[in-house]
Amino acid sequence: MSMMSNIFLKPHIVALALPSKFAFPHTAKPALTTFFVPHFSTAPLSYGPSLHKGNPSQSQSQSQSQNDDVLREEAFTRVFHLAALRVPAAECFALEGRLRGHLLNWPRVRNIARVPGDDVHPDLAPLLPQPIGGADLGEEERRLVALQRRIHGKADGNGDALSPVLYRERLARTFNSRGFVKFRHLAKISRPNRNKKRRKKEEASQGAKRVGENGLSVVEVVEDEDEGGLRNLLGEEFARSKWRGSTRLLLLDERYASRGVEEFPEAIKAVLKEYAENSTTLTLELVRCKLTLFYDYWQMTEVLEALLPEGMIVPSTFETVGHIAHLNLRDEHLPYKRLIAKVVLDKNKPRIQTVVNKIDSIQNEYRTMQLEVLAGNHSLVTTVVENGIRFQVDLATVYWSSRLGTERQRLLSGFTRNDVICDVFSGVGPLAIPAARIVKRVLANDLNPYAVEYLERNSVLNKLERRIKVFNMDGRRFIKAMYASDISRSITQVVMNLPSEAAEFLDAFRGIYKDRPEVGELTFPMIHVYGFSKARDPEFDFHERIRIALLEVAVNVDMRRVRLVAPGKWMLCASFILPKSVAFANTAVDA
Ligand SMILES: C[S@@+](CC[C@H](N)C(=O)[O-])C[C@H]1O[C@@H](n2cnc3c(N)ncnc32)[C@H](O)[C@@H]1O
Repeated sequence: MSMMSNIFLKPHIVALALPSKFAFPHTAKPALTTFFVPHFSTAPLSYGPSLHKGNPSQSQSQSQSQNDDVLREEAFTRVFHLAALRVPAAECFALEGRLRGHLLNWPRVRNIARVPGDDVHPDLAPLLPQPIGGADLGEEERRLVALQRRIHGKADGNGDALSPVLYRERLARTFNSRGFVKFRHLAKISRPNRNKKRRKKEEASQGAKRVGENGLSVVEVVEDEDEGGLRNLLGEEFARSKWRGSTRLLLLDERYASRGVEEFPEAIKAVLKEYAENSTTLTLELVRCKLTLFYDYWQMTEVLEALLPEGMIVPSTFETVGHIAHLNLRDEHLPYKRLIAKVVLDKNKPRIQTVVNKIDSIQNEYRTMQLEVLAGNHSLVTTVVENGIRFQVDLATVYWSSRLGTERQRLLSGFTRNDVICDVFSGVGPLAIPAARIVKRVLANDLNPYAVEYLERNSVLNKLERRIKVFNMDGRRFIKAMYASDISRSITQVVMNLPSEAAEFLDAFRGIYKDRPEVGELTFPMIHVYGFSKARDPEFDFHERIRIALLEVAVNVDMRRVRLVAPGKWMLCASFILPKSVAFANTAVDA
């Protein structure tokens, strides 16, 4: 926004008394009101479409009230006045190629524009009066206008389309009374055209989609230029040889919006001249037109920039969990939270169906988030696909973070077919379930009964339930229970992903083998424990916590930084083989 603001229309926060014409976009509370005051700068316009350029639409200037919770989409309509060349449909692509550098070239707007009535059925073309040298051009023009109206099914006065029946009747009456076209073509005009579908498909594949059909933009012809300029350029012959068939508009670069043909760059003139020389039908017209860009046209950040007060950071990223967009709004955004959410929803549909904001930092035992639904449907049950595995999660009751996907992948890549994995804080199974595809067996545990329910459901969903044994107990008790049974012999890796406190659970490994003979088939698993650190030396800090929990003087640890979760706060993963001295220690801590 600030980039644009000093160029043309400058956003300011001003009093409500401003002329309504310039208000933008919502006005319920003065404190929330952002206005764009036209600032007629002499500085050159920035290139390309912008919400700070163009004019608001008529309807926008008339309806001013906008509730803070309701986004007024009309406020984002912008009208741009442009010049265009009307050219024969058959030649528009060739001309587009040759004039490309001088065409509009705006994102998501086709240089070749369609307007209603620009197509003439090929069977009707011969009916149109052909230009003859010396003909009464005025009369010919009148006949052409009348005929065009009828061909395109338009009523005379207001230009509304007639129903097919009325159209046919009207056509029959008019043609009979005037008698200048043969009636035998009438049936063809009114009968549904068998080739219509095919033609539509062809048109779409050629990229000549009718402007306005996509809901992003629409082009209308405002006025046909008097052809003086073109006649000077292309010669007298041009004036007598007006176009008589299907046409398209080539939208010219915005710099040429109010220029006449004489002021066009030589490069354009040369192309037009050459075209006129080689063409059997001299068929160019310069027209003034109106390009309207609607709310749907603008990208999410463009709308948010325009919506929020100047200088406010625009929330441009969000985490996605299935169909849910998860915002992390700052306090300054909160007065605009519903407007922001609506824009996020609109601009990311259909992928996103629900927009939520985190109300509080994760503090509860089950690590679930306090979420407020701001837009879309209110279901927080969604399906996430990660590494080809489907997970059902209910964000209201279980923990999920897609941000740990890469870290999970790293751990998984270290697992082999001979492994037995013990996932102490498994959640709904984002590690346990893909691990089950690789390893011999997974023992997965979580304290949250909802997480365990989804873990079981996800195991079945991915047909891996036979390889996963699910437990619902406290992590320390789980470790002890596993190592009290024979299954302990097979456990090769232990994963402890509860970064806020997992290190403090390591004491559960003390003395797990104290009652077993030191010689024999005991397995000392590789433990992967996660933790946070805000210390200046996070590795040292986390290592210390591990050492203290294990009551060991030295532990050989492989330490990695996983990601920065907040400024100055690292998430780390420490991997180490359970020391024998810990497993056989006599000072076990009782749960
Ligand atoms: C940070 S989440 C990680 C879940 C999962 N590993 C993942 O990556 O999505 C931590 C999980 O530990 C569970 N949890 C919290 N305290 C626990 C405890 N004392 N014993 C067992 N699980 C616990 C929570 O319910 C939560 O599902």
